[in-house]
Amino acid sequence: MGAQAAGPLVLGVDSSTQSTKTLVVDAETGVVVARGQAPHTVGGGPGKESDPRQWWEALGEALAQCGDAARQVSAVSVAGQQHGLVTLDAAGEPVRPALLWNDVRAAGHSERLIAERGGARAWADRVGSVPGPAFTVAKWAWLRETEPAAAAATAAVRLPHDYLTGRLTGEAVTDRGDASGTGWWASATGAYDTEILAHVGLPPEALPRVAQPGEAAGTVHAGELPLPRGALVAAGTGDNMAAALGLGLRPGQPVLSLGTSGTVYAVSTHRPADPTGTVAGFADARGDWLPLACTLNCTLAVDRVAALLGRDREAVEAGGEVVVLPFLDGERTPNLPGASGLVHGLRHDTTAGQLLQAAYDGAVFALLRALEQVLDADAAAGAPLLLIGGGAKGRAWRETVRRLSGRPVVVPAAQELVALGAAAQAAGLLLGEDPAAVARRWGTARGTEYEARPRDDAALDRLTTTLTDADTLLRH
Ligand SMILES: Nc1ncnc2c1ncn2[C@@H]1O[C@H](COP(=O)(O)OP(=O)(O)O)[C@@H](O)[C@H]1O
Ligand SMILES: O=C(CO)[C@@H](O)[C@H](O)COP(=O)(O)O
Repeated sequence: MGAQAAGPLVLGVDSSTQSTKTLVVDAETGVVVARGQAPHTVGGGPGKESDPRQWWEALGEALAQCGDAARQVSAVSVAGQQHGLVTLDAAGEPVRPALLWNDVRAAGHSERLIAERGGARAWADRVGSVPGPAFTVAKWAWLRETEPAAAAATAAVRLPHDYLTGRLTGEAVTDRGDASGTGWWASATGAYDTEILAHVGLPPEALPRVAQPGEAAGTVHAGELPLPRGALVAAGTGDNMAAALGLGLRPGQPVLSLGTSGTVYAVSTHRPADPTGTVAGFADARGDWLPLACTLNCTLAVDRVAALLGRDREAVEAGGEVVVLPFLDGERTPNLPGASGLVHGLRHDTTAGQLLQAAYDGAVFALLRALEQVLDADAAAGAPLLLIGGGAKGRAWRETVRRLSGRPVVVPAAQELVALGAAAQAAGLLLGEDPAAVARRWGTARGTEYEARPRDDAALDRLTTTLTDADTLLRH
């Protein structure tokens, strides 16, 4: 396979919530020469937890599917689900399963932290984000109070992507993109915030070094994976930051990602600081910013409604006035961690297909409501929405986004944009290029463009009214 490539090969990894995906890519052309995928298990009873060792095993399985191509890569980069709290003991073994981004048990701790340190405005100004229950700092506060023995046994704290990078290289390194989702990295200074760390009793020595954009984390030293020892390893980043690289985004181009999480974001040259907490003020992996809003209930929630109705996920029907707020896991945007799903407006003539369509509408509405807040002065007026993630393969998702956004939509032909972005970061490191420019050279954002349709304001009004009127129910 390597013999057919025009340039050196690089490996991009996406260790996301449901699976690990690996792409071996020709660094010159962006052609994918091999791919692999292996599933993860999410458990934890009322919470959401995964064993970090399973991510490492899944990486091995996905690489095995890449065959000989994996053994020929010159550079590697790992992107991963954001925010997860990985706690390691002095021997580098997980103290307990990782608490994932969509675990809402830290909701009370998040509220307390916000109040204890000056309120939402102060957090937004300093950290860039108001730390909701997704943020690592809230999860660490939860762990210290709920499982003090586990917190005491913790010698090192990692995020999912830097746990894997650490096992590959033996180095404790993260990047500004993923660090910006912890709540203890201040976007105002571009460094760990020692006052916040002291407040939550976490010694800075427990954290990885934050690499500069374009800096390497190290080289492959682990012998257990089918990768060449000595291959360069980039710093990696969070999955959304990696997708931004993978699309070669320029400031202001809006992206809507439909996966386990739903996200809307755009690269910006302005440091975000939203005191309402809707927009997370993330850093991107290059030196700019990535204002982003995230929902907890996206593809899995709608697939669950389809399964309950016994219907294929594409078997939607238009019409009717039923409203579904599919907040099966609690919700982050809007910030309703205790919410459950809600159906309103059910009638004798409501069909199962309309009920399923209403679940899509509810999931997409929550994202589009946040889009205007995400877009800032850099927003490219009239730019199409780039639609990515597993859901972008589905017609019902695409048509719902078109109908509720009223915007043109582009679905890139390239599918695994997180892994592709990691590959672009690896190629950028290897070739001394800007990774976003690498992705643009590869043409990753090219795809089918769907023209704008008139926006369905009646459906949006029904959803807005239901959300407002059901506020009390959704807070429990
Ligand atoms: N052909 C398809 N049509 C619609 N949705 C799909 C299709 N294939 C996969 N999906 C959805 O994609 C989701 C996985 O998306 P992905 O972006 O890979 O998730 P994550 O990266 O969060 O683990 C699944 O939950 C599934 O609902
Ligand atoms: O928490 C966020 C963003 O802030 C999520 O987007 C996670 O990064 C998980 O991503 P997926 O597994 O859905 O890709």
